[in-house]
Amino acid sequence: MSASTINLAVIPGDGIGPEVTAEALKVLEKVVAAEGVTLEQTHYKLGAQHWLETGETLPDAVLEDLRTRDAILFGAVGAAPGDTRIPSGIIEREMLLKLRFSLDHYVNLRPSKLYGGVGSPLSNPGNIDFIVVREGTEGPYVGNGGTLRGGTRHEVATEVSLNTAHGVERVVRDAFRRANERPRKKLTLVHKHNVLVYAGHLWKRTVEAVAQEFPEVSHDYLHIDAATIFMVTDPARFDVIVTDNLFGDIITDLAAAITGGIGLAASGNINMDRTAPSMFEPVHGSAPDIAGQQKADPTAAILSAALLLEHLGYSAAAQRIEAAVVADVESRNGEVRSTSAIGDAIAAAV
Ligand SMILES: NC(=O)c1ccc[n+]([C@@H]2O[C@H](COP(=O)([O-])OP(=O)(O)OC[C@H]3O[C@@H](n4cnc5c(N)ncnc54)[C@H](O)[C@@H]3O)[C@@H](O)[C@H]2O)c1
Ligand SMILES: CC(C)[C@H](C(=O)O)[C@@H](O)C(=O)O
Ligand SMILES: [Mg+2]
Repeated sequence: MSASTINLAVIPGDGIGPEVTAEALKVLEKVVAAEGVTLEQTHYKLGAQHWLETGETLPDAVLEDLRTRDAILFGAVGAAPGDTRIPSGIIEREMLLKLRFSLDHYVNLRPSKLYGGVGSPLSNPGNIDFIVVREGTEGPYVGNGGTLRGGTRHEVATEVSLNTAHGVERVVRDAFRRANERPRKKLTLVHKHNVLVYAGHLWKRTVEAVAQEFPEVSHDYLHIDAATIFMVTDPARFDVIVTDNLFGDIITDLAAAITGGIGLAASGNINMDRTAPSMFEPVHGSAPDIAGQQKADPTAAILSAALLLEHLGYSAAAQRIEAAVVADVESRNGEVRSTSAIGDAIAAAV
């Protein structure tokens, strides 16, 4: 499926978000032009800085406008953790998560590959090449909780994880489909069903049931704590990991760290039913510690643009971006380059 025009929404966001998004657009514009495709861009000012200026998080009219686009390219949002001007969580919950939930981004796809020439902190990393299929619309992220007697010594705070049969089944089936298309055809459920028995057993039963539809895919199970051990001691064992929203958040930062760092980790927030545009963003945040200094690695944002093209049906263009990235990272040899120098080099190579 591909059209001759891509109607793209761009949300650069805060901190390094605009810096890395500019490089992703540079590469995207080049590769799309080579395919004879027109890229129409609409840029949206959203994020912590926008909230400081306007008090707006994600107005409904903006959300409706975003729904009319083919896909969303997202940078990063959020303030420095110590910035007291912005209530913690307001941008993350009312803007980023509102987008993921409203647009039904139930597949949060996060690939991890150790490219040639990229250093890993692991002494013997092996051939790391797996994807995490993180559930994106449920779990402890739904905001189901509250506090009683807030601010007193007797305060009680709850944050309830929501897991529906529908929500678990659709992401598990997506993970099995992806596993079925990969050479190793292996799926690992990561959860914590020895303690989180209600949600954990739902996930486990769902995997057992959906597995019947995919006889060629083998599947196993790891508790999240053990999964973090294997992520460091034997990451090559993983092919497709399916997990809930919070475990997936944590394990994908770890996965990024073992495959050359957060500057290389891409993601897609995907609505597989295509009832709304999907959104593509680096796994990392706004990195206030390096913002505005051209120190950020834009590779994660560039690879996220490749995932965007893949989702829209432009597989050849997506592969050209990945090939250009592979060549670039192979030639780095620890050399320090600016954000735009990396973007220029990858754009030149696509
Ligand atoms: N999707 C998102 O928009 C997203 C994701 C994660 C965090 N956040 C938000 O971002 C803000 C900062 O969060 P944080 O500090 O916990 O995480 P972070 O990912 O922004 O930064 C963690 C560390 O990684 C480094 N880093 C991140 N991206 C990099 C890149 N491309 N190149 C080189 N180094 C990079 C940073 O300099 C920092 O040292 C918070 O407000 C948080 O809520 C947003
Ligand atoms: C900023 C936050 C809401 C977000 C998440 O937890 O999903 C981020 O950490 C990520 O990994 O994209
Ligand atoms: Mg995260």
